[in-house]
Formats: sequence, structure tokens, C-alpha cells
Amino acid sequence: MNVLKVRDIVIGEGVPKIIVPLVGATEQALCKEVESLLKMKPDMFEWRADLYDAVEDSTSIERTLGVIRENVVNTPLLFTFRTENEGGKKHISLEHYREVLIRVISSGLVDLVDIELFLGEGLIKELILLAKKNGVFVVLSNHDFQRTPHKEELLTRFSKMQELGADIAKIAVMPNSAHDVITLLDTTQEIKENIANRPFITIAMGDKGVVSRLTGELFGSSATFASGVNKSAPGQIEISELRHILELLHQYGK
Ligand SMILES: O=C1C[C@@](O)(C(=O)O)C[C@@H](O)[C@@H]1O
Repeated sequence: MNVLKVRDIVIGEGVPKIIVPLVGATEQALCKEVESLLKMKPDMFEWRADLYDAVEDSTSIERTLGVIRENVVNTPLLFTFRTENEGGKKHISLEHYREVLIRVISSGLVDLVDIELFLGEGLIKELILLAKKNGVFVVLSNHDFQRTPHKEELLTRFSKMQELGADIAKIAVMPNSAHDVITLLDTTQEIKENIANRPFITIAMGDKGVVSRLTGELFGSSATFASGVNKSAPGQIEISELRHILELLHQYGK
């Protein structure tokens, strides 16, 4: 599998990289959050801009993004506007989503952007092209907060993400049983062995899925989301606990 180098972080080899979401609603809250989380040395920050109060104002988003960029220093920064359909907190028109993403990608302030697979091929292709021009990596993502689709469906979605040119493909599902967690892990293993030619992330969310956030090195998922000041999705665990378990599993997985 090819690795992806983002600043000083190599994604796709060794211990899965820890991504911490920034969930503050104001610039001030976000600055405080970055200040306290930097001490925990995450591998990457994700700004969940759908949780930001002034989300309707793309000028304000860009300004705050500039402040976050300055504060995270050299830590890679992922910009995510999660739509309501896939677990986001605010309703946003497709038009506004496009405007925000174009602005963010062109700003020179982020290393990666999240784009949802189900937003439609036209928009995805346009944004990926712009991202490539601007040297921004693309995480193509898909989330199901209700259930775990069957393995064939997950593999189809994953292949589509690679085909569209994702630098990282990411799938998060909700398990309703232990069997669903096994489906996610089995799919992950299959992707690693037979499909992936670049790093990818899989997650089973919620309490039942916690094991999937810990075992990426064994099954193939290259990064995992920890909770920072707050969780941005169910099942995230705290960064130092997560790091301890990842390193423990790394020792025994060699
Ligand atoms: O896509 C993801 C993964 C996630 O949903 C999780 O389950 O950890 C958390 C989100 O912040 C992020 O955008």
C-alpha cells in the first residue's frame, strides 16, 4: 500500500495516526481547545466546522481557519463540514457547502479536506480537481449513523472513493450487534488485502464499535479519531488512553 505524507506525518504505516476533532462553537473556544490539545500531541487536528456558530458566514470560517492554522503550528489540519445527513449538526445547502469548500481549499490554510461520497460525482470531481491544484489532500468519506451496510455494499463504496481519486478513503458505520462489528473488520481486512492502494480509515462507531478504533494496525485502518475536549462521534475515547492501547497492540503485533 502506498503511504501518504502530510507534513511530518506518514499515514499508512506503523501505529495508526491519531486525529483529534476541534468542536468549539466560537473562535475563542477553538483557540483554547487547540492550546490544551496540543499538549497531548495528536498526529492531526480535524476542524468540525459544522459545529461552529458562524457557519453561514464563509468569510468568518476562513478567518477562524487562519487562526486555527496559526495555533496548530505544524500539526496537519483536516477541514470537515459534516452534513446533517451524515451526522453533522447544521443544515447547509449544497450551494453553501460548495462555496465553503472552494474557499477553504483555495485558502492555503489546510492540509486535507473531507468530502462526502454521497454529495454527487459532479461536485466531488470539481472539488478534487481544485484540491489537487492547491496541494490539498482529499478524504472521501461516508457515514451511516443507523446501521452497518453489508460487506459488498461497503466494498463498492470504498472502490468508488478510490476510483474518484481520494487520497484517503474513510467509512464509518453504526454497529447494532457484535456481528456488525465483525462485518466492518472483515471488510477492512479485505480492503487491505485486495483493494487498497492508498491509506484508508474504517470505523464502527458507538460503544460496540470501540474495538475498531483500536485495531487499525492489525486490520488495515491507518488512522483513528480520539475525543478531544468533547467527542465528535459516539465511541471515541480519550487521546492518551487511545495512544496507550495503540502502542500496546503495536508491541504485540510485530
Ligand atoms: O468522519 C469522522 C469520523 C467520526 O465520525 C468518528 O466516528 O470518529 C468523527 C468525525 O469527526 C469525523 O469527521
